[in-house]
Amino acid sequence: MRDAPTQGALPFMKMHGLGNDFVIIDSRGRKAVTSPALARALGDRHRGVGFDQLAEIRDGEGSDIVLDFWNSDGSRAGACGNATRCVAAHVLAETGASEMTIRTTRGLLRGVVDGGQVWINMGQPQRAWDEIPLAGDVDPLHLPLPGDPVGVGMGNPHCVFFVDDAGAVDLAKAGPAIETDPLFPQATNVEFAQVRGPGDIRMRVWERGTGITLACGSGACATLVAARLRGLTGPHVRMELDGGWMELDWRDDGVWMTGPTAHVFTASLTPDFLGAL
Ligand SMILES: N[C@H](CCC[C@H](N)C(=O)O)C(=O)O
Repeated sequence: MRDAPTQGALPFMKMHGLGNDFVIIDSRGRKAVTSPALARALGDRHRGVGFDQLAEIRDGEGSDIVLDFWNSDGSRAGACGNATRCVAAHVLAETGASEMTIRTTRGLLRGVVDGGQVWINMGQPQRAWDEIPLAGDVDPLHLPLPGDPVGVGMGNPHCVFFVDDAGAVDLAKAGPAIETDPLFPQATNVEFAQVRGPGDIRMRVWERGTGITLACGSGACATLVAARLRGLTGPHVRMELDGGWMELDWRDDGVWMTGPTAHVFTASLTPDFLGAL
């Protein structure tokens, strides 16, 4: 077998955090390459690579790195907790540092190695209706929708429902209608959370611009915030998602989260693929 041509090829990493999977392009030291067309083509699981989110690492701007996130429908994701964990784990392993800063459209995030695990501070939640954003001045703690959900922003919008049995929720049926409800002018990610104890939540997610995923880091943060504000849990929880467990801690300086990450492979996009965009 002959090797694929490498000249003009674009290297990328495939990583995942709890089965929330990412294509990560490292553009440090050169021009950024992501675009809606690249996100859609690469996100096609049949003709591209497939991912829940595409992330591009760029040179820092008053930070160690800048990170941009895209969904597979070509839209931008303002935050992606699990891709941030994956990239931080990669960069911290590369540099040997024990902490780093990451600039996203949300602001400056911090990644810290603690007890062999990478923790990310996703910042303080956005709790005002116009920051989430919602379409009008309603109480985010009790959104005017059936099921009495909570609206929370983590740099991207989330709508968190508390349910008796998260496993029984038909995500494909319930998710799309909420995602595009007019209450959310930029659409929303949708979480279904079952509080099993003051430090234990089971959560399943429908993501804006992507659909069902096995985990969502920003959604996990939003779920902890919603549960805490409703008085259902303390500030520190373990959360079981379809892809596994995360640990979250809402501290004075923001919502911190940690969990496993994996680098699956590194490969290159061919000039043919890139030329057809
Ligand atoms: N999987 C990501 C969130 C993607 C959110 C994206 N679907 C949007 O806001 O448009 C996470 O781990 O936080």
